[in-house]
Amino acid sequence: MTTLSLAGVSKSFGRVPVLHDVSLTVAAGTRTAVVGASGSGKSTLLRLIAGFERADAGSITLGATTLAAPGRFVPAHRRGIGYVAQDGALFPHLTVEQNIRFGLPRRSRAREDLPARVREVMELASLDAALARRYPHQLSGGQQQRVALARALAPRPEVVLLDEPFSALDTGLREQTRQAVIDALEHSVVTTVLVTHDHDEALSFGRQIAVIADGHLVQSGAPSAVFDNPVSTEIAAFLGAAIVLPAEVVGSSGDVDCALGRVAVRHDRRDGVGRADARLLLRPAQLEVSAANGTHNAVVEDVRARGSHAELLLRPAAGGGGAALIPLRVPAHEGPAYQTGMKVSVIVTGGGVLYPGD
Ligand SMILES: Nc1ncnc2c1ncn2[C@@H]1O[C@H](COP(=O)(O)OP(=O)(O)OP(=O)(O)O)[C@@H](O)[C@H]1O
Repeated sequence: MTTLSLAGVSKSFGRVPVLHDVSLTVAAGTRTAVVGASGSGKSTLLRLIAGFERADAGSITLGATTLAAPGRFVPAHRRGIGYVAQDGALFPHLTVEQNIRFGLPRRSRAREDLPARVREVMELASLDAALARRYPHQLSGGQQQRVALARALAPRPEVVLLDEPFSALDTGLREQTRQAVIDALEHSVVTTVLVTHDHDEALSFGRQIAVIADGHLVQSGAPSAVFDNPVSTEIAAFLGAAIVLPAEVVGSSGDVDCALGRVAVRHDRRDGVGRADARLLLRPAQLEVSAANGTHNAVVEDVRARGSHAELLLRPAAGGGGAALIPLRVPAHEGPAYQTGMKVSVIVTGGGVLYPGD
């Protein structure tokens, strides 16, 4: 296991810039998820690390080894990096065992103890040994992805790269496969980069999350820290449901007034901008709604049944008719307690993140 570092990496295809000055360090043996919208440059970043593409500028190093830099380019097959593609890319005419063997260097493929390594990585990837003789079309999508991971892990790579490996799986299978993959990576203690457009997947994958937007790495850090204190309201909304309210700073108290009343500020991202007008970010989980007596600071505009929960659309009273609606979930059994036009009380817990006004 080795630390992977990118410094000032840029890449254009023809005249179209795709990555701008990306720097990122993935500590040895840890997992990082790179998350961004479609077309933001995530796969290109992975392909540069793998050695499938050449960077225009910057360097990529693995421990003390420079993989790519001006005047230096280590080809993909010499990088000691395993790659798992979106669809697994298994060979359809080879069995599971043969596919996994294919991941091993040619010299060692004929060795006696090989089936032991195949069995070992199958077990690591939570694959029943009985599947060894099956062909890819005889496996579920989740099993295919785990075989692809087993193949990538077989030669004991320093780094494993995962390019949206769960995106083709349906929800239940995705969750299960993701956990199996995380467990396998945890046991192999391998430096890993996952690319995904799914924020929940990114936030739950590992030690670090890196958010990429239009080819720029806009924020990286511990998932909880990035979610708690996003650099912008756009990144906040990309990472999960966000409520952004106009806010006014109250003197030097550190609190703000917004349509839901006075709220404490958890992080101030105005960077010295002294204007009183600002925007406050809250997460729905911070809001508690109650139909009982209280401040009556919002009115129910609509109640929508959503299966396991009911969605309330609340209009803050303080903003008058122009205040933006706030969608809020309550458990399904509480839905009938709310009707359109009802006055309710919304309590904000935990404070918000403050950004400059529009
Ligand atoms: N080989 C290529 N030649 C030309 N343009 C390319 C090439 N590969 C990628 N691009 C362009 O670079 C941009 C980023 O592509 P990339 O696949 O890295 O994005 P992504 O974030 O992985 O998107 P997605 O989630 O949709 O896979 C896109 O506009 C894409 O069309």
